[in-house]
Amino acid sequence: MGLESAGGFFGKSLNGFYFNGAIKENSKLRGQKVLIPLIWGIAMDELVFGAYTPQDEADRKLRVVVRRPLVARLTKDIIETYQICNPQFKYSEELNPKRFLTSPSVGVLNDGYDNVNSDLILTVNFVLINLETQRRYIVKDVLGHGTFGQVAKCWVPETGSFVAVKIIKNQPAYYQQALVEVSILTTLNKKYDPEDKHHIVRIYDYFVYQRHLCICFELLDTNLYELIKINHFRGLSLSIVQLFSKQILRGLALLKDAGIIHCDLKPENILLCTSVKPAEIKIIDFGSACMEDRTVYSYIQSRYYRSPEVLLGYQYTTAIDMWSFGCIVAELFLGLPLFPGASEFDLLRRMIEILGGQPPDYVLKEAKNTSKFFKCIGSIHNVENGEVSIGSRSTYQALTEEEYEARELKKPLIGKEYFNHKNLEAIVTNYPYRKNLPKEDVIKESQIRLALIDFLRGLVEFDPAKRWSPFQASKHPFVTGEPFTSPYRPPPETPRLPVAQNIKVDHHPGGGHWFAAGLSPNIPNRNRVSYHNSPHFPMVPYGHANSYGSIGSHGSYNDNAGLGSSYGSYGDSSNMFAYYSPVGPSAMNMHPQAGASMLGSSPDARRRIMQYSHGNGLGVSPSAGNFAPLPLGTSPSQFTPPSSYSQVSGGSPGHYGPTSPARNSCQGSPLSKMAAAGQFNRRKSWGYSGSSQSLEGPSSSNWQGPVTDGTTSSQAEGSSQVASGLPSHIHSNSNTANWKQQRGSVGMVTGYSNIQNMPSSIGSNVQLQHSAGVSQDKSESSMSLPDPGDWDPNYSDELLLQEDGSDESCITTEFNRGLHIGSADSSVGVGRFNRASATSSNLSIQRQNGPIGFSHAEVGSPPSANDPHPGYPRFMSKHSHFTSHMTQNSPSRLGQQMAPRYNHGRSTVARGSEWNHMKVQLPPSNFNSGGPRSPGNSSFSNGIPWGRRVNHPVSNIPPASRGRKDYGRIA
Ligand SMILES: Nc1ncnc2c1ncn2[C@@H]1O[C@H](COP(=O)(O)OP(=O)(O)OP(=O)(O)O)[C@@H](O)[C@H]1O
Repeated sequence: MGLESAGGFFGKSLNGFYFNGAIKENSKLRGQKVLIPLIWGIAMDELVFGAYTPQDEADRKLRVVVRRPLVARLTKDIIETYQICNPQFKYSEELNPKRFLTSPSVGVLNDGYDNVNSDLILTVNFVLINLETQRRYIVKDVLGHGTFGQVAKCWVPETGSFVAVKIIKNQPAYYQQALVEVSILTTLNKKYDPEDKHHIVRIYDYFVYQRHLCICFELLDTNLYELIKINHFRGLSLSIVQLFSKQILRGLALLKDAGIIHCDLKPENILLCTSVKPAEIKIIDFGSACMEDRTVYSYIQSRYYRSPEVLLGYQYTTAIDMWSFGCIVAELFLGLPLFPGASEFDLLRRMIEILGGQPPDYVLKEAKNTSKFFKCIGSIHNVENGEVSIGSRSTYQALTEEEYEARELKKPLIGKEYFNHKNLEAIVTNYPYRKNLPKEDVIKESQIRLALIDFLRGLVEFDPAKRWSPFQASKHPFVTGEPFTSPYRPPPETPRLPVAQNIKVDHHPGGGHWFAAGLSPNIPNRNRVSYHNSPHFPMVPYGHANSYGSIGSHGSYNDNAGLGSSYGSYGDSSNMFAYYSPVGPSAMNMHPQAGASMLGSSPDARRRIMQYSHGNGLGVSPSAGNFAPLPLGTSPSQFTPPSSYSQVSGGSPGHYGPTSPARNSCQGSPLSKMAAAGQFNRRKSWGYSGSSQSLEGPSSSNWQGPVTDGTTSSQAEGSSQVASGLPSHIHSNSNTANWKQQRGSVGMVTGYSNIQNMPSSIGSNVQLQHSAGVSQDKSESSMSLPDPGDWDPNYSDELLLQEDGSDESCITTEFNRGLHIGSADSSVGVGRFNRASATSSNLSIQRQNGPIGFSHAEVGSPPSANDPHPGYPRFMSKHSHFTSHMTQNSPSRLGQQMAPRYNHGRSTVARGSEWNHMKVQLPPSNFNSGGPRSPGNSSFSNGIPWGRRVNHPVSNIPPASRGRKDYGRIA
């Protein structure tokens, strides 16, 4: 039986009779005893069914047939049906088989709530509850995994909407780090972007449930890496690249204003947001972010997107995000990472080769890793006197592979080459055009490509001081769509001068980062008072003694730590105070089932546990009044920035010691994504038989002093070579279908100085230089073909076995209507191109041809297990406990690693007052309505296809058939 609507029904009776009609008029059932649905509150006593005969025309109109799936029809009200069949039948939800979303699903920690990885074991319909507000989040699916835990798609009955809830692992270090994300995002949302105009993900809520910090975000869609992947690693159309660039820049401008460095900008952390029209992108994952004046860690950013200054160990600013942004823009266009370095050496080598320059001498002189990658070819006298340049030539020369090996006693990992051309101009210029693109569109696009090259040049600029700011970049013709006529001269902007490095904070898993994020309570004169006064945080005066020495220490992770070194403490120059945080990380770290606390239980941890009888630590919202000082006060560490440089022992995990993830030692990092490497390597045979010893990461490098071997620098400084004009296939009969960049054919194939098709202004200002492009180009035969498995951790050979004929199924209409690319932008240049293209059906997100064909013929060095890059240890722990679950972590292709940053000072410049807004309310109006998450969709609004493969030239491109759950965790 069933009642489908108030106006009528189409149901199934017990004995198989069907009946329909207007229930409300029982009289029409002609004396029959009818099964009246219980919801009407009328008791039924007998079942009598018969064919219902409509009495009049009105009756006929009342008939409503609701077509539901057969399964739904057969099972609707099944419990009642069973009960009717057998009055003894009792239903209990507990007996339902559970559909697990978390793997492994065996509960071994936290009273069986957590698996061995300290992940909350989720099942479909598992309910997360903010006990303070009683808001319920019903888990429906898992959207992704990250270093920090799981992200679940949840239904919020109260608002009738879906959200994404990041459920942090039940470990103090993760917890602490996640609080940084909460704090930074809350501030960004509320203070800097209340109107949600800057493409930063919205945070709605956060709470602790079952000892897991749960952070509720707006629900977003596919990330840009996945988008490229679905597009089979062919670049997106220039109009889309322009659109996304503009939006990302808005986000980066906001971050710069707020003085926040994202520190992990990469395609995976930029998600599509298709619930708004037109579709947008949003930047996510602020778990690595820090304040610009609190740059504590030196080993940040995913490798492909890592800036030279971070790589070299130089002080950094928000400019590092601009470097990453440049890499992302290039990748969106090319479909492949611009600098897919298999190691840091390889990364730098690629930068130097593709950009034709090297970091400026003032950086090389100061950076702590310079000696690892460069030799000094100037005189030591010059260097010591700060005269680091010999004339216009650099004093430093990059090490060759052999020199690196001799110095580091190990071969550097070198990855494959994916592009036929080796300088930026040639790579972009010769990237295959869309097949069958009308000639006039090709001409237009070739002009926009020139703008793109110029744009990229300002972003992937070695000199951080010269690198364009978000504001400057946003005025570039590539972004504005204005015609590009000559190299862009950015408007001046007051540079943010990095403050000299004056503190080194090491190895405190959470504390360091809190400090790094500028969230430490120890900001003089800014934020202590509230803690003293807080009724929720009873303070215990504590002599500071040597507490400052715990900078970067594990604090409460260790049993022998006193209050002063516990998470729940802070101090200033005269006192150390301890407070009791109900949701302090230590309180979340009790694993009786495991036999022992993972990291040790600090004294105050135990107290915290006892303090909260009502929740036993479960479901206590950090915002429940007792958590208010969190952004400023719940620093995991009591350290206060010393006024002078301070360094903790080199044996700490934060150092590049033997256990450092930088050394690729698993035990060095609890939060490492190194598991990724394991998975990554299992997936393919790389053809690399390297040892398990890390070949990357800061080493115990020996500064050997200047090497005056008489070698002259071979690096052309900043040479900008623009291979311009028409693309090769206009001039030649090159087969664009083979995905290979063409060279050697007539015209502008390899960067020859053919500028006949360029505006004269460009021709005069942008010098064409073919030498690098030509001389460095490899021959077709020697070209290394890109193997997606080489840098796509989600790629698997098995995918090749799958039928790649699912275009149509991939292409749903869900993305359609979502994105109005450039349509609202009446600008010229790119805009013009959009319109023109659109009319000729050329406004495709994708270009039909990738740079080169995929092949397994040549397998180079992957980001390997040796390389800690997949590991993304934002903070460290010595505890080998963590290693056990590393293989559960998702793979990374990116190589972000964590090593302690160094602080560059500005320690007294507090932004403390800006971080007081931890508690955010769930804004119903802002809630995502749970729009489609459709990684398989391959078209945007306007019917613009971006993922269609028409006459796909390559047969062995992996189909984009990875499950949704995989897409998110690329890194
Ligand atoms: N708001 C969101 N909407 C939809 N999916 C999301 C959202 N936030 C995160 N995800 C998915 O979850 C994945 C992991 O999220 P996130 O990057 O924030 O976690 P993480 O643990 O910090 O990851 P990482 O290991 O990169 O640091 C993302 O790649 C994405 O697929």
